[in-house]
Amino acid sequence: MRPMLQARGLTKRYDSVLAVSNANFAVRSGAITGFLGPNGAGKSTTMRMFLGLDSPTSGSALIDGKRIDEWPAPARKVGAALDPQCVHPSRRAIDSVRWAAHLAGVERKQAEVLLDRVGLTEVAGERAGRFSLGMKQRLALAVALVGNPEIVILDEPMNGLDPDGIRWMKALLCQFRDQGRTVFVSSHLLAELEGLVDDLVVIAQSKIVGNGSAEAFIRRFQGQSVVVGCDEPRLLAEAVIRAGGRVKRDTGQQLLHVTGLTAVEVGKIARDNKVALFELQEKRSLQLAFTQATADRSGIRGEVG
Ligand SMILES: Nc1ncnc2c1ncn2[C@@H]1O[C@H](COP(=O)(O)OP(=O)(O)OP(=O)(O)O)[C@@H](O)[C@H]1O
Repeated sequence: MRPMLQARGLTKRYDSVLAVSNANFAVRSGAITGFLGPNGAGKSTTMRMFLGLDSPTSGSALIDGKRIDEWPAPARKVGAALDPQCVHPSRRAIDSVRWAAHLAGVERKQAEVLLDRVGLTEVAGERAGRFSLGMKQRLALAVALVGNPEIVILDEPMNGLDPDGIRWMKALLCQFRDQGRTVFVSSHLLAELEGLVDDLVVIAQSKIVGNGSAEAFIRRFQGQSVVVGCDEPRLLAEAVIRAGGRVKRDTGQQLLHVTGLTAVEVGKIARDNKVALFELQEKRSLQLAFTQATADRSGIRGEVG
């Protein structure tokens, strides 16, 4: 596999803060890779180092085998939207994209096409300072695309988008992948990435805790998770624990979340204890995998759990 992005021993220290600690990971060409981690885990810092906006304290961040400043036309290699607030507030949307096109050495008339692509044609002549966060996200994306880049790096691009906007963004990222581009997209919210990403890089408290296919990640960290609805949750929970399972109970509901046993095993335990079931379902979710992966490294489990 030829990695399009590669971190090798990548480390960034800001005085006493170790923002990124000896990160090693690779991002596959032509796939959507999610960069998942709680707030403050080190995602933005890592992305900035790939883009040459921050220099590593040690290690390297390579784009298709080279540092970004070694590429003769970096905007054609990689486009990035790191901060929707970075668009000039008193500049018209169209002019922000034209300016970016000019800097990238691309024809200015591309600006109209790009604004259309991100759904901002109707407000092309308006000043970005008056845009909502979601509109700024779209504008930042248009700016990122000016060089028709092979790789797209997006930091929390779904922040500020409404549910329609999120669906639109996901469809666009899938389109990029279908065109053969590489997408590296960060989020601290699992729901945003679930069902979208092929691969994951997971970071918690500056350290990489997972890198590979999203499926493999779920398998590795999740084990079995079974949702059980029954008429005697306390009785079943005790029996499940005796059999070696772990149980979490939904407050106010009769649902149990069992890990460490299969659905068949839980079903047999229920039968042996004469507990009536009205639901029995094996669950695989990115959210659970992520919570488990970061459990002993992150202090803000509540946010992702
Ligand atoms: N320029 C800086 N100077 C000092 N500390 C910084 C700087 N940039 C980031 N940090 C610190 O480095 C750590 C990682 O921050 P970073 O912004 O990379 O995390 P993140 O995963 O992107 O979080 P978020 O989702 O909140 O943006 C944090 O503790 C942050 O406070």
